[in-house]
Formats: sequence, C-alpha cells, structure tokens
Amino acid sequence: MSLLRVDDLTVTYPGGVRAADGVSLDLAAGGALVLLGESGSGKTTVARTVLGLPGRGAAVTGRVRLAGTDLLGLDERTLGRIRGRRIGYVPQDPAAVLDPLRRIGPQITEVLRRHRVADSRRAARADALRLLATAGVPDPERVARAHPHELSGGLRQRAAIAVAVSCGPELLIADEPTTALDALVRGRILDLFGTLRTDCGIALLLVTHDLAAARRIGGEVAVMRTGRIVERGPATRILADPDHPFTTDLVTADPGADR
Ligand SMILES: Nc1ncnc2c1ncn2[C@@H]1O[C@H](COP(=O)(O)OP(=O)(O)OP(=O)(O)O)[C@@H](O)[C@H]1O
Repeated sequence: MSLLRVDDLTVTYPGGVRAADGVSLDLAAGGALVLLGESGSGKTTVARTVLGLPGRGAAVTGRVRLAGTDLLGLDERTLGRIRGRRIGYVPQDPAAVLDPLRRIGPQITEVLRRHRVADSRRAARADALRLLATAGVPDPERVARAHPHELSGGLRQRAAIAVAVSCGPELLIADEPTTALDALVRGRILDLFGTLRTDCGIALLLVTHDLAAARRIGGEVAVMRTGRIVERGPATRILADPDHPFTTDLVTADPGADR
C-alpha cells in the first residue's frame, strides 16, 4: 500500500488562482518522491495541502491519504497530531521552525514532550542529543546548548531536520530545504535525507526547482507546471530521457545537464 496517495487534488485560492489542478501522486513507505517545477508551478501548495495547511481561503477538492487515512476529512486537532508526529516538515528557512530566542536542545525536548514521545525530561534530553546525532550534527552537546543564530546555515538546517524527525515520522516533507545553502552543504543535507530513508525508513517528499537536487535524491520525480503534473516516473529516466517538452526544456536549461 502507498504511504502517501494524492488523488485528483485541486486547490483554488481566493481570486480564482488554481494552484493545483488535478494532481495525483503516489509515494511508497520509505520511498522518495521529488516534486520538481519552476517557481509558481504549485509545488508548495501541494506540499502544504498534504500537511493540512493549504492557506487561508483555499478551496480544496480531491483526496490526500496517509496510509489509507483521508487527511482532508480530518478536524484541525487530529491533523495537528499527525503533523509533527507522523509527518515531519522541513522548510527552506529553518527560522520558520526554530525559535531564535531559545536554545536548540530545549526546542527539541519540547516537541518530544508535547507529542508525549518522551516519558521524562531526562529521557527527552537524551533523545534530543541522539536526534541531533541522527541529523548528522558533529557535536550534539554544543549544538543543543546553542541558539540558532550561533550556528552555521547547514547546522541550523540539521537542527530543523532533528526537530522534524523527533517523533519518528513516516514521512518527511521538505520544501526547498537546501536553496539557501552553499553547494557543498547542500549535497550533504540531501544525502542526509537518503540516510534517514535507509536507516530510519522515513519516506521523503522533496519540493524543489533544482534538477541537481532531484538527481541526487533519486527515487521518483513528478514534474509540475501551472498546477498540473506533466510527467512522472523514475528520476533516472525522467532526467535523462524526458517525454514531455517542458521537462526537456528544464533538463536542457540545467547547467549540470551533461555532467
Ligand atoms: N495563499 C495564497 N493565496 C493566493 N495565491 C497563492 C497563495 N499561495 C500561492 N498562491 C499562488 O499559487 C500559485 C502556486 O504557488 P506555489 O507557491 O504553490 O508555487 P511553487 O511552485 O511552490 O513556487 P515557489 O517555488 O516560488 O514557491 C502561484 O501563482 C501563487 O501566486
């Protein structure tokens, strides 16, 4: 069975912008799906709708199922429990999820306590260090004591990923998580998503406009344009031998295309 199944999803914003138009997607447990497209194609809208946060006033039709449960039919309280616990979210800017005024460690322990994942403060503290290590943080003790502004961009993103995976989600949704990082750090963070898949079985839905990122993640690719999926299939095929002229244009325009 699919872990995430999106069927005929349409999201219309007030004013009539149809940001997603009949989108269908399928992601297996532990799998990777890259939603690839240019700016404004509707990728973030799809990702946020899966999280139950399509935006104020958005009209949503279709189905979004997580392991068979229709998320669109759930009340906000139930969705809130699923978000964070079963679906982790990594934004482009870690500042969107990290509180600038608090140290990293307590931010992770708070999530663990809120979702009742850790029984005691002490267990939560130990878990926070373990999670930072899982997110590839080289010195978890130091990072746990730091405020976000004391960390490099890469370490901040790793801390945000530690928060996102803290409750052992089945699915991680990452929206342009490496766009603000330099090339070396970008590659390392993308590889971390691979490690989280293989070591922890966490499936990945990656939203990106970056072909190199899609290539590095592998798995399946769905190409979006003006709210629609124009092509989907294995990354190796789609990025090497696309069927749709739009994907061909994307691939041809990519400076890394013949590397
Ligand atoms: N809350 C909103 N209200 C009205 N229109 C919106 C809202 N959010 C997005 N849109 C519009 O929906 C369309 C798709 O936007 P979306 O952010 O989903 O695309 P995207 O592919 O993720 O682009 P980007 O990479 O630039 O974020 C755009 O035309 C955008 O202006």
